[in-house]
Amino acid sequence: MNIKVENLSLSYSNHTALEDVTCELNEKKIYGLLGRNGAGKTTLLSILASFNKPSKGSVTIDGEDPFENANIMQQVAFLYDKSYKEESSHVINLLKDVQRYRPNFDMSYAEDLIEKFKLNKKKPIKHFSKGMQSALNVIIGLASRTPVTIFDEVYLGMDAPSRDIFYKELLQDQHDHPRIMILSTHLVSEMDYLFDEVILLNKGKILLQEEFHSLMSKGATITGNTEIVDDFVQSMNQINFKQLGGTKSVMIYGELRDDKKQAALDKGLEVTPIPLHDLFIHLTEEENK
Ligand SMILES: Nc1ncnc2c1ncn2[C@@H]1O[C@H](COP(=O)(O)OP(=O)(O)OP(=O)(O)O)[C@@H](O)[C@H]1O
Repeated sequence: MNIKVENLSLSYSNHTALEDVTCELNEKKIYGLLGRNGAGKTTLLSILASFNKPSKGSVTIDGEDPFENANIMQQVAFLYDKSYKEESSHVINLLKDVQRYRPNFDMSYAEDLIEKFKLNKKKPIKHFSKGMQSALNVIIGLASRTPVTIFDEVYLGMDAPSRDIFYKELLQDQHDHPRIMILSTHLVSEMDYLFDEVILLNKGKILLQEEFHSLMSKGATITGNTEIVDDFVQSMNQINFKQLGGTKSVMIYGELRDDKKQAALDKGLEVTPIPLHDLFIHLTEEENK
């Protein structure tokens, strides 16, 4: 499977939600799609899922336009914060409906997940709590085993233990049945360990697309005696700092080469990675754009 997005733009009346977006997702791995509120994440994902048509540019999945393309759509699952308030079916019946148009659907895995999330099989879905409805979306997304699986903030309302089940199952099922998995989220610090690659959208444009580990290697926190830290970081791109008595911590962004890192250690400074959450805040800050 290959997803190719080229010079994609989408405007809603006079508002440009996506502008000249170009990216490629062609490996069976977990992509984290990050961006602040209104950055255009759902808009982009809804185009990939054929819920929306671009104003300009193109999207192809395996070389084909996904829009109203039954063959491609069968292979793409888009799970989002959908309301089930009109849904009077029970969970098994709804999953049987899903199974009809998802050729790889695994009902026994779905049943296993129903047990893990403790969903009540006897209650109509419209009476499920918000978190239970989200768990149902997770079950549909994982058990469908579509070559492209998109979760757009699908965890809303799920409590911490349920989200933990989601993340564990996601990693295990991705390991057993690799696919292109896209996770759009605001829970950056909670979910960063899931990502193989990060795509950062800002104000409708791609700010970066990079392997998680390579992105992480670009930032570092240097901690130690204030004077030594100040001297060490003076020519570096400093994005934040904290001062506690005579100790200072400075976040730097840019490649910290091994020799520089060793030089810091030799000066008695501590070098630690910057969490993705902090990089995300810095990279999308107003004054940086
Ligand atoms: N149907 C619509 N009509 C008009 N404007 C819209 C519509 N849907 C989205 N927008 C606007 O397009 C922009 C991108 O919205 P989108 O929902 O894609 O962002 P997002 O990154 O998913 O945001 P969030 O993190 O808040 O969910 C926003 O400014 C939003 O107000």
